[in-house]
Amino acid sequence: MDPKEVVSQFVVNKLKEYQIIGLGTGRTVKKLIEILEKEKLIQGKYFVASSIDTELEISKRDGVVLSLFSGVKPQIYIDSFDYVTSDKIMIKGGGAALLREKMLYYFSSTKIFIGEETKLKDQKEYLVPLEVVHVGLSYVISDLKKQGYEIKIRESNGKIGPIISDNGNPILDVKVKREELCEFEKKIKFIPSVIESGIFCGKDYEIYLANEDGRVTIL
Ligand SMILES: O=C[C@H](O)[C@H](O)[C@H](O)COP(=O)(O)O
Repeated sequence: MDPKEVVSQFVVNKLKEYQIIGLGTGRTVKKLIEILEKEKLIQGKYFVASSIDTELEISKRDGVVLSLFSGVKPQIYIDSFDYVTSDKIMIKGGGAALLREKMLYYFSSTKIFIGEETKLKDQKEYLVPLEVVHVGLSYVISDLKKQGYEIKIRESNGKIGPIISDNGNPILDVKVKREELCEFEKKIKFIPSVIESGIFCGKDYEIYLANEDGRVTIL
């Protein structure tokens, strides 16, 4: 069984009672949207999404997408993550949607994250995405290198140069030690031109994990 499907099916009922739903980005959210469609839970609701990709997935199913600019606060936000530690710190932004994801997470009343059990990883270091204003890239890179961090500008196949987020900014991936994650999340904001990191330390969220046998656990 596909754990993304298992966990999406598991949480879909929770969305029934809400009218304004915040949605993240990625393969897991795509699966959830397929299930929302199957369960006829797209029409009659309003969606606020963390990326153009998710907005398209909703609008091609004739769902209503509200702009973040409207300032509407989702009653519930649902998304996935790239890694989660056993003490619920998440690393997000594999799809470069970290900034809007953090906005929606922050301004939503209830927050739920879903993913494969294999994303639960306690390791010494994590690759943490940063969204950075492009004219500040060289300053940020030299500052972080001076502090001893390993950094890469994120690139993708099919495009020359850096990946550009939906907000028009490049993404850096920085190696950060596990014990430093939450401190790094705060201190990185002091470097002018760093907009946001993909580290989520709030822990004010529920995390559901699924495996291939169809088992769902709450972290
Ligand atoms: O920028 C993308 C997001 O943070 C995603 O939630 C994360 O990368 C997980 O994506 P997927 O569901 O494709 O594993």
